[in-house]
Amino acid sequence: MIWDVKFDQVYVKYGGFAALDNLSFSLEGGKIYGLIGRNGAGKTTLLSLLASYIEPTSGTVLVGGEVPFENETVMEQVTFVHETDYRNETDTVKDMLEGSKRYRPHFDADYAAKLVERFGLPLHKKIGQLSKGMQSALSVTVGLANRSPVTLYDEAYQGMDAPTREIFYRELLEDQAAHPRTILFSTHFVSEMDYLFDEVLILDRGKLLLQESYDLLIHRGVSVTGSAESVDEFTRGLQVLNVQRLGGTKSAMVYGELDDGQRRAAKQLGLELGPVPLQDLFIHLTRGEEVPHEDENQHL
Ligand SMILES: Nc1ncnc2c1ncn2[C@@H]1O[C@H](COP(=O)(O)OP(=O)(O)OP(=O)(O)O)[C@@H](O)[C@H]1O
Repeated sequence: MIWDVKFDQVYVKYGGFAALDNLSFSLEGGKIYGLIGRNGAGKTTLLSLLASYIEPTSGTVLVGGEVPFENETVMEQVTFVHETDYRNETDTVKDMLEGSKRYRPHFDADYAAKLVERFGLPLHKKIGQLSKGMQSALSVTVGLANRSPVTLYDEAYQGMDAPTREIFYRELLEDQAAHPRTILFSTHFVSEMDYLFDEVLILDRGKLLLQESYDLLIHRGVSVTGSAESVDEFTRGLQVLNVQRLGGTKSAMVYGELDDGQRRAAKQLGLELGPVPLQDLFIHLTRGEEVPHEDENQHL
C-alpha cells in the first residue's frame, strides 16, 4: 500500500502569523523525504496536518487522495513518531506494542520483537521508568513495526546515543527496501541522516524554499577553491552562498549546476572543485538576517 501526499495552497495561521504560508507540493509515495528547516520554520506544523492533529486555516491537504483531518481511514494508516513526555506512563513496553497490534493494520509483531531485541528494550518495564534514549528507541520501534503507509518522524530520535541511532538508520533502510512507504523525517541531524533521503524539502519561515532529489541537490552545490583572483573571476555571475579566505586562498560555495565548459574553465584557472554537504547548503540557503530586530533590542 503506497500513499502519496499533496498540499495545495496551504496556510496555517495563528492569529495574524502564518506558520505555513501558501505551501504547495506533492510527495510521491514510497520514498524517504528529509524535511529540514531552522527552528520555527513550520516542520512540526506540516507534520501535524498529515497526522490529523490540526487542520489548515485554508488550502487542501490530501493523504492517499483523502483529507486527513478527523478521517479515521487515514488516521489508522499514518504513524506520527514525535518526542513525548512519558514520565507518568505506567504502561509497559509490551503494553504499548500490544496497543499497536490492535490499532495498526500493518503492524508486524515479529519485526517488533526483533527490534526490541536489537535495541535491548526491557519488555516488562514501565515506559515511564525507561531512560530517555530507551523511550526514543521504543518510539522508533513502533514507527518501524507499524509499517504505516505514511510514517512521520519529528525529532523522535533525540535521546538515542550514536550507536543506537545507527541501528535505527540501518533498520529503516532495510525495512524500507522490503516494505516501501512514504516517510517524512524532520531532523536537525542533517549531516548524519542525509544519506537516508531520496528527496529533500527545505522549509524557511513557513514557505517551501526548495524540493529536490538529494542527488540533484548535492550536485548543485560546488565549492570552488584557489587563488582569490581566480575564484573571483570564475564565480562572477554565479550564485555564491558563502566565502572563506585563508591568506591568498579563497573558497566560494556556489549554488547552481556547472556545465562541462565551466568545469574546464575552472581547471584552466587552477581551481579545485569539490562537493558541498547538504548541511552546509542548508545553513547558507536559510541564512536570514542574523541581527535582532531593532524593536526587540530596545526593551533589553
Ligand atoms: N499553537 C500555536 N500557537 C501559536 N503559534 C504557534 C503554535 N504552534 C506553532 N506556532 C508557531 O508556528 C511556527 C512554526 O512552529 P513549528 O513548531 O511548526 O516549527 P518547527 O520547524 O517544528 O520548529 P523546531 O525546529 O524549533 O521544532 C513557530 O513560529 C511557532 O511559534
